[in-house]
Amino acid sequence: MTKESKIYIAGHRGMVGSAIWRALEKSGYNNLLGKNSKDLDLRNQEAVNSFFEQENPEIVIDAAARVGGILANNDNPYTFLMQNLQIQNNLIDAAVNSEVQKFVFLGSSCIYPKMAPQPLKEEYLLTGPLEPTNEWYAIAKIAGVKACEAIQKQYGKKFISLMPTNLYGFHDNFDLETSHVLPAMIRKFHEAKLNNNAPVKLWGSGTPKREFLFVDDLADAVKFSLENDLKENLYNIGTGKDISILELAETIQEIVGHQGRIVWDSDKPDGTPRKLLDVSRMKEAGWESSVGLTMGIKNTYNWFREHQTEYRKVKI
Ligand SMILES: NC(=O)c1ccc[n+]([C@@H]2O[C@H](COP(=O)([O-])OP(=O)(O)OC[C@H]3O[C@@H](n4cnc5c(N)ncnc54)[C@H](OP(=O)(O)O)[C@@H]3O)[C@@H](O)[C@H]2O)c1
Ligand SMILES: C[C@@H]1O[C@H](OP(=O)(O)OP(=O)(O)OC[C@H]2O[C@@H](n3cnc4c(=O)[nH]c(N)nc43)[C@H](O)[C@@H]2O)[C@@H](O)[C@H](O)[C@@H]1O
Repeated sequence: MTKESKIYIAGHRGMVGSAIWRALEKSGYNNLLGKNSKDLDLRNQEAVNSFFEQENPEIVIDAAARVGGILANNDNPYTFLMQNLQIQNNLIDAAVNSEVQKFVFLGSSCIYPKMAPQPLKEEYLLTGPLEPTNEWYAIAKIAGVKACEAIQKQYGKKFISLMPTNLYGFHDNFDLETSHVLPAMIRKFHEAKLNNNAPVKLWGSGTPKREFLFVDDLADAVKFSLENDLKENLYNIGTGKDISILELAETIQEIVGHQGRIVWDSDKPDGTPRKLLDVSRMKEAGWESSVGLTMGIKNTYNWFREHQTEYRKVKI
């Protein structure tokens, strides 16, 4: 791979895709390719195949998916299963049938069994039942991991899978129904502060624990995976540290400067009690995260305030 290699970033306008684009551009990669979903709907296999024939990328990073938080997943199981199968399968199949030299598939830490020992090791995959609120999305992602593994086995091509933990950062989705917890809390505490410190309603009990990785750290891990010959087909990407949703709420409340009450809506699901990743495999390969949670939240909150008029609200 050289700085002139044609690198196709599927989903380049999303939170992850745009972070990967920024990281590669900053490192001098000058032949980056992206298509938004209006110009190329990745659910359309014929259109994807024609795109690969026309553009013939050398490297493909799949950061395109139907993505959402716990409620979006729980309420739209077929959408999250089928759209993600269509998107990833079309990209993987077009890539394996063309001159693509390396393919990076992005999954998610929800692929691991709900009650697997913590921290979660890559070898725990498929050893137990999944978390019901997002098992549909998880099954799609597991299929992507296995497709890449099968390609390595059958064709010897470098198709690898990175499993990020919960991500947050610039260009995240701030829609209160479909987003993940961290962007939702930033928006809720900010808007409540401006509304005379009105009470903030959060979901579940606050007791689950989550690990949060700043999206630019993930982008750095993706760049690392392109520039190094990783030996395994599956790598967890995380910080190796987690906190309770209550602790997260208190941290964001302090950063935002909200001084009202927090109210917990027990009608909303908690989801899996914990999903802390074991990050030793990637550490042994030479990469580890560098942005701490407080700094990452402060950076994200500053970005959110500067982009009040244009932040994304993704509808399902
Ligand atoms: N966010 C997280 O906490 C998290 C955690 C772990 C893993 N991941 C993984 O990281 C990847 C990106 O997530 P994200 O948070 O960046 O999501 P995102 O901000 O919603 O971005 C998703 C991207 O996918 C594209 N896309 C969706 N459907 C498409 C279609 N039918 N055709 C073409 N493009 C389509 C969208 O393109 P347009 O903008 O052009 O519509 C968008 O740019 C996903 O694989 C996700 O599973 C995310
Ligand atoms: C990385 C993603 O993790 C996702 O699981 P998961 O962490 O529970 O998804 P989140 O939506 O981030 O929820 C994490 C925890 O935060 C709680 N929570 C509290 N207040 C809020 C709120 O206002 N909004 C949201 N969204 N949550 C909130 C939620 O009940 C849950 O226990 C999977 O559904 C996806 O498929 C993906 O894998």
